[in-house]
Amino acid sequence: MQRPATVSLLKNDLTKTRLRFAILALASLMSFGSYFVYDNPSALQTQLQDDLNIGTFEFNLFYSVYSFPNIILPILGGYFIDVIGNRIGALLFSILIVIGQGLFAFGVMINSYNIALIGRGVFGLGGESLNVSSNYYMTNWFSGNELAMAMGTTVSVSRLGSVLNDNIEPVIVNSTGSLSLGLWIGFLFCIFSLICVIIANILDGKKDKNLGIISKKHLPDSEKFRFHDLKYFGFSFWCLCLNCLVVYIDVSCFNNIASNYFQERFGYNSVESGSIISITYIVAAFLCPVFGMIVDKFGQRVQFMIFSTVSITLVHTAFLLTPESHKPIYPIFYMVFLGLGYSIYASVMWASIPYLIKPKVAGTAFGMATSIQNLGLGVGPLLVGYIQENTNKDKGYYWVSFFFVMIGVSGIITCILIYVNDVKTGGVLRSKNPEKVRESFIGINETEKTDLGNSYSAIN
Ligand SMILES: C[C@H](NC(=O)[C@@H](N)CCCCN)C(=O)O
Repeated sequence: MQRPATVSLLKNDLTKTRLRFAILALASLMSFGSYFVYDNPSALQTQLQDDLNIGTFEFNLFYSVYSFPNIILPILGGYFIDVIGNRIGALLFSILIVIGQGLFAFGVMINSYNIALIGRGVFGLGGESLNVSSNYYMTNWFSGNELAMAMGTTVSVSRLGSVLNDNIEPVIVNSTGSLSLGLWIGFLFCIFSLICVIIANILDGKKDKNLGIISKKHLPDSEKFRFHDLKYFGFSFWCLCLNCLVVYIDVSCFNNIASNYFQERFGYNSVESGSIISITYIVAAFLCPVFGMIVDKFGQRVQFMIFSTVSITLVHTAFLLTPESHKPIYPIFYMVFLGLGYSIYASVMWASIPYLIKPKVAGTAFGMATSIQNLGLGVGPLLVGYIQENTNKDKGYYWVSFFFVMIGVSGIITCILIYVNDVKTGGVLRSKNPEKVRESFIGINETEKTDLGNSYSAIN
């Protein structure tokens, strides 16, 4: 009966036009600023410790104050997005990022560690939730055989922010002698990203208007977020979150300490170390969309994840077994392989989430995964710092590498568990057509599909 209305709505569906690529560009750039400034401390570790007169523990707190609130916040952010809408959420999160980086730069400028730390905390209030929002845009505008490519592209463009940071921050600070100048440049990138959010919101609002989608608060109860929908988060979803926790410890926590690692173990200076650690994300910038496209076409998501966790674990094993020497070449190859493993993982893992849950709880699901990831990113640096400070072999880095290898092994085990469960439950993650398999797997009914316009669009 509703068919004619549905057909006419679909005709005006902007997600089926090229405009979705503009949204893809904007969603990627809206995270660029926050990725640039997130890694400011690791690129400038030595200078920050000298200028602010702080030790390694205080330095690590720049990451912990960012991550600890994010064990809770992205769930609330996801809930907030499900109830209020993605557009308001994205705007709010971006404003918090701008304020946070402004405070961080100001704190460093006046040599106040406490203000700088508060700035990192405020940045954290928006930093991760904005990622949830950006993923949300992708699931609203892309589905089926383009979703992994779209998500891979957002990670890749955002990670160019990390690459730029690793390469230009040590150079700016070394050549001008001003630590805060580098941080204020990060502030400008955050403002640029805020402008991208505003433009994306205008286009997204137009899309909803064309589809006749009304504000979430006017929708019937059946379409609002409800806690009891959490029951749809099954074994594979929770296992994927655990897997995300451990794999990101192996990639991000290693990246946090990598500049010092290369200086201490291999004798590189801070600028050279910055360039070497950026290799991981340079590789990712090229390969994430490529692997996204491959997975969209061939499926086999879990096998790709197994391959990536094995690569990452092998890289840490290689670091563990490599003796100290002066400016050796081979760690550069290890970083290329780390980039390969990370690219596959980042483009496959996040894009797998929508296939394990009901569309209407997508915001909550991405929030949950981000929270669990941040549990690892908060605790990981503290464990790494503790191990390094309390062991001696290879300046404490031998057991740090051993820790990363063990974490990698747990990543491989969780991937295998996901694979086994996927086989038992219809193979949604291995399928070339996951949306179809998902319909029978998690029981999405016809009403939900019709009301959603496309598979995700009514989440807003
Ligand atoms: C998608 C994933 N995101 C993260 O790891 C974030 N925790 C990074 C946050 C950076 C600043 N907002 C990734 O980049 O692989």
